[in-house]
Amino acid sequence: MAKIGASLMCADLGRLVESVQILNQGNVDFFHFDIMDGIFVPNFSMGPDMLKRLRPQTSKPFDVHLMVEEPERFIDMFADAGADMISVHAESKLHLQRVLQSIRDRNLKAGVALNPSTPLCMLDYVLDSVDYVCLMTVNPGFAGQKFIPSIFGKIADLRQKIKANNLDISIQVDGNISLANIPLVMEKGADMLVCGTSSLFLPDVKLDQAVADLSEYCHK
Ligand SMILES: O=C(CO)[C@@H](O)[C@H](O)COP(=O)(O)O
Repeated sequence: MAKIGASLMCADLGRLVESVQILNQGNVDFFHFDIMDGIFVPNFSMGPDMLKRLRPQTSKPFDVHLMVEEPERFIDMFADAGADMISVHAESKLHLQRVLQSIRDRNLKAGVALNPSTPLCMLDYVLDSVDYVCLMTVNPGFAGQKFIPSIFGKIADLRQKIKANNLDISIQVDGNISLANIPLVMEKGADMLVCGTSSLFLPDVKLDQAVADLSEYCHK
């Protein structure tokens, strides 16, 4: 069983409210917002006003993925905008434990995101401050990329590490989470799936049908 997250940067941005309404009625478990600053990743996407605008449409959790160079500057901004959970990149400029604690101090779930090449040992001394780890399965910043196969093993290694330390930490995977990849990422231990152009926002499948199809794969 894994939770389905809708990656809203991949939605039809011209019909965002309608898309969120459809997803809210479907079996989506959380909404994922990619926040970029053009520096940590060479792209731009969404901002706090989008969360504020969409917050009245759903009570499902808003998951904010900060792909920014200096995440400490933005925790309060996104907490105030309606986030329920925030992940920060271990590779960004930050004092990791302090930022995680500041997210929890706002009564939000705290996540660490790791780029594909970043080793799991980056988590070693902060695991007790973490609610979820977002393992990037592509290099962050752009939709429509290919899954990096070595991350299957990384998911399994992280699941093992969490078990060995008797912790309650979710493993989120993000990037090319297609119907073909979902069974294996779940088998390896992922329990939160960020679904974008590969499985949810498809050109030839209606959104409500895509959610129903995903639910068949993930909610069992
Ligand atoms: O963060 C990203 C990409 O950096 C994701 O949140 C997108 O969701 C990608 O979805 P796909 O197009 O790979 O399915």
